[in-house]
Amino acid sequence: MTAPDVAGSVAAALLTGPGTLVVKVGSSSLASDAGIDGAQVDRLVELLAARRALGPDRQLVVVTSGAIAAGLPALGLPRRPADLAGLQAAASVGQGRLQARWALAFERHDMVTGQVLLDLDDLVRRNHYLNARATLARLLQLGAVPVVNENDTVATDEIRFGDNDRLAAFVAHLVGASALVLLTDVDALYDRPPTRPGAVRLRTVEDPQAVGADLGTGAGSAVGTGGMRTKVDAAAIAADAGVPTFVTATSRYGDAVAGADVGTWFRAAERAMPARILWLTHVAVPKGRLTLDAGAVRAVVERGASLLPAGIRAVSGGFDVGAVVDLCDEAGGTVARGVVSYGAAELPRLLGRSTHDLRADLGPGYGREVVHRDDLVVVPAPGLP
Ligand SMILES: Nc1ncnc2c1ncn2[C@@H]1O[C@H](COP(=O)(O)OP(=O)(O)O)[C@@H](O)[C@H]1O
Ligand SMILES: N[C@@H](CCC(=O)OP(=O)(O)O)C(=O)O
Repeated sequence: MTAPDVAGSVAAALLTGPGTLVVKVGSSSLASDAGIDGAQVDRLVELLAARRALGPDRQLVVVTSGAIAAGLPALGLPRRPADLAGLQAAASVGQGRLQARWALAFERHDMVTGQVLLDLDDLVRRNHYLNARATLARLLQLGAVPVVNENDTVATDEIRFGDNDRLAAFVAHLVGASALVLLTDVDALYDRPPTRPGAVRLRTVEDPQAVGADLGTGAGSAVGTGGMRTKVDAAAIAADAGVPTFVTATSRYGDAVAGADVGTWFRAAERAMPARILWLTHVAVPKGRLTLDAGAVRAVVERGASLLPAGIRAVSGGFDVGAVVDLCDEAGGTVARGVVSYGAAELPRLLGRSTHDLRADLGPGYGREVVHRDDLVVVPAPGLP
């Protein structure tokens, strides 16, 4: 794990030094009665522009929440709608306003912004993922600031992040960020919700997977989503991507940049996980289970082998080719998770048979692995139960 020195100077250098900084701003900081707190955007952009003025090697990506909050007053809605269609309508009205406000603030510093709307699918499908990565890289190369939000108007419940914390962590991974900054309405992660008496600030978190803090039950405001839970999850994703994460209040960011001892730093792993494994570990939702015999468990877990039909005893769930499934031992414990290359309907007749036999009986296409080793993550892995 790489360890920023939280005492100040090294941490501040991560915020002001070379590299690509991904700065995510939560709805809790941006929402106002009028929709968006423009003064807050201006103050933050001033700090970000000051970093940029230090050199073109200081690149920046902004991940902004607030589209839904920005759309509420315009539609005359007193609070966040409870249904997905209502949230999407509010986001549709608010996103243009939000983007325009960031563009205006950056233009005052002669900086150009580009809107990037992403959803989970853009990270899951390899061609979408490569495309998103290429677009972000080109925007940065051209000196523009990508301003990213979730594509709220089209994302369905199934493919939705909902909060922007984890989206920001994946963006940090996509751009090879030097650090991820999560700005919110609380100055740090505490060992319990900061409204409770005796809450103590955590200055550094060695391993986001093992956070001992009580993370409360949700957002701290009427507009936020996920609370500290999704920030810790985001820090875990970023850590696995080799990126350290810093959490503080938007209003304290200037102090942090100046070297003050504020906020919480989460350390990063020294070696980044490959993208697909990162996704399998942190995003994928299993659609079924394969029960493996003891030999297959050993092959997958100890030898890092692919899973072949011969070692599978049972199949459950109604999944298609390309779905994610849990691989279990005969006692029912999950030993791994992976992407299947057969649908659930096709598998039962293949079970227990060698690929040699299957090829001879059914054709050359049946010589393939059920789960290829490159599409498989072994439990216990960070993020898995
Ligand atoms: N252990 C904790 N430490 C700090 N904040 C916590 C903790 N548990 C819950 N929270 C809450 O998380 C809130 C921030 O999350 P959220 O409302 O989703 O913000 P945002 O919109 O900025 O993403 C804080 O206002 C705080 O009330
Ligand atoms: N994409 C949504 C963000 C949802 C949300 O509330 O996120 P956050 O404030 O980061 O917890 C929006 O723009 O309103």
